[in-house]
Amino acid sequence: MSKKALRLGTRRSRLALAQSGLVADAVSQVTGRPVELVEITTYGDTSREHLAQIGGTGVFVTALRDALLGGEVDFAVHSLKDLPTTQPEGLVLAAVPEREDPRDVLVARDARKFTDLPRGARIGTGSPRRTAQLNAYARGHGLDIETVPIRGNVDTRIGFVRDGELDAVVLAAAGLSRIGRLDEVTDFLSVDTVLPAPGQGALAIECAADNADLIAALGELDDPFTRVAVTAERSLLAALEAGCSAPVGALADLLADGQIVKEMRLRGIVGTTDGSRTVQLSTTGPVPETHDQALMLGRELAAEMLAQGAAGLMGEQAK
Ligand SMILES: NCc1[nH]cc(CCC(=O)O)c1CC(=O)O
Repeated sequence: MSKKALRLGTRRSRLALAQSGLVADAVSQVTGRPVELVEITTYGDTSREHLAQIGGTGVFVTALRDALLGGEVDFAVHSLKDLPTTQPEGLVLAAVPEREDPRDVLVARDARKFTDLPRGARIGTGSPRRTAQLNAYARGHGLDIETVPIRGNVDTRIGFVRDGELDAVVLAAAGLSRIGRLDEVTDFLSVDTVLPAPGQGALAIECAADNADLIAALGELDDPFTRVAVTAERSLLAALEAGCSAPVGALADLLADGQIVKEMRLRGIVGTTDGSRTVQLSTTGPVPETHDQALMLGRELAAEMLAQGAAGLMGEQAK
C-alpha cells in the first residue's frame, strides 16, 4: 500500500474526536500510513430536539456514512451502540476492536452511590433503556427517584449535576474513560442493575466494501470475541425490532473457569420506561464459532422474550 495519508471521518464531539484519535494511532501502526482526521457535522450534533423526536436510530452516523460512500473519507469510527442494526449496502464493519468496560455509571453530587441517593433524587438520562431499568430497580427496592429526560454531550450532562439542577446523571463508562473523565464516576452500576445497550463500550471501524486492501489492514484491529458478543447483542436488538433509542439492554459475556473459556452468556431486557413491567431473560451456551451462530443466539433469545410479551412493552414506548 502507498504511504499516502488515510482520511478518517469523525464527528466533532469531544468523545468522537477522542475515539477517532485512539483508532487513528492504531491504524497508523498497522498500516504504516499517516491518518488524517476529517471532521463531519451530523444532524444529531446540531439538533436540539430530543433524540426520540428526530428519529432515534442512526442520526449520528448518516453523515459519516454519506462521506464514506461519496469517497470523501477512507474510513470512519463509530460507537457501535449508535449504529443501526442493518448494514448499508457498500459499507462493511472492517474491525470491532476489543471492548472497554460496557457498564453504565452514575455521576452524582456528594459522591453518592445509586442506592444512597436522597429521597426524590432527580436522575438525568435521555435513554429509555436506562430510564426503564433505573425505575424498575427503584420500584423493586423501595427507592424514591425521579428520572428526568436530558440530552447533550458528556460535558453538558455532567454540568447538570455540577450546577445542582440534577442529583445525578447516567453515562457510559467507556465514553468517560475515552475522554479521560472516569474520575467523575461516583458509582459503577452493576450490569445486574442496568444492562448496557447492545454494543456499548465497543467501537466499529467502517469502510467501503470494495476497498479490499484497507479492509485487510483494518482487520488486524478486530477482536474476535468482541465481534461475536456484539453480533449476538445486536441480533437480539434487531429481532426485537427496536431502534437505538428503544429500551433494550443486552450483554454477552464469557463464562470462564480460570483461563479456560467455557461458555458465552447472552442477557437481554426490555421494559416500560416507568419500570412497572420488564421482560428479562438470558441464555448460556457454547461460544458461537461463526457469525451466523452469533446471529442465531440473539434471534433465539429475542423469540423467547417476544413470547413473554416483550413486544407489548416496547409498543408502549411508541406513544
Ligand atoms: N449515545 C451517545 C453515546 N454513544 C456512545 C457513548 C459512550 C461510548 C460507548 O458506549 O461506546 C455515548 C455516551 C453515553 O452513552 O454516555
